[in-house]
Amino acid sequence: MLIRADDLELRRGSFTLRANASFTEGVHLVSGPVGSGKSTLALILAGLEKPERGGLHREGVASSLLSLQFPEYHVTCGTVAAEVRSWGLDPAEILSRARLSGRDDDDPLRLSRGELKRLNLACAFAKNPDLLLLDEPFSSLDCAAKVRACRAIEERRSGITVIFSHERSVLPRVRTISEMAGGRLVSRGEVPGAIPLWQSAPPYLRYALTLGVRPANITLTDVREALCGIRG
Ligand SMILES: Nc1ncnc2c1ncn2[C@@H]1O[C@H](COP(=O)(O)OP(=O)(O)OP(=O)(O)O)[C@@H](O)[C@H]1O
Repeated sequence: MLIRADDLELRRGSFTLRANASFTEGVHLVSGPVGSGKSTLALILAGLEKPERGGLHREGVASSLLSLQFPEYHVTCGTVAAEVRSWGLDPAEILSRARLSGRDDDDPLRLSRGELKRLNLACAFAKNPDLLLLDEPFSSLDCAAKVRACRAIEERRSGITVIFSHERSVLPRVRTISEMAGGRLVSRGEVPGAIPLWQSAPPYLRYALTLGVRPANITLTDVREALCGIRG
């Protein structure tokens, strides 16, 4: 399974996105600050924006899904239960997973942003597409919900998962790291080799690196384990 972006170029006002990238099975992080082009790239990879130059190549990807940064953009129905059914999913199961049991008849747009994000992510993970593109999956979530979202990402047993995020506190284990810099997507390679090259790495990772610690992956748990290693 593969999705490859060949010499993509797209202009948006004064901003120009350029990307060469290849994502195979596993979890990939596309990191970068606000306004650096992550959502634009996610839209292109989902086939929802057409680049002015370059092309997309897919191999073995039968289904794909983009979870948008703003969950209200997904809403098409007047109740939470109808919304879940519009995804072809069972409301009771999804509402339980999203910790929204009993909210079947609520208007989705009256849920809090975080509640609606939980609902959207529960639907996206339940669909289990070959290619899952997650644009800022942790935004609006509290810490406990971020941790559960990380677990759901790590529990995907197959397929390609690409996370586009500026999150710098709660992250899942990933296979590769890329980052947006000056409108260009730069690959830092596979983890753990990519970690010291990651310019916008979270402070806890940077701290570990200054101590000479080399975590196996990017989560706080990995850093803690690496620190325990050097301290015996
Ligand atoms: N439709 C558009 N028209 C004009 N400019 C746009 C459009 N879409 C995006 N941009 C600009 O392109 C740049 C990249 O935006 P994008 O939303 O891709 O960044 P991002 O990294 O996803 O940001 P965030 O972290 O806030 O989600 C920004 O400067 C934005 O203003």
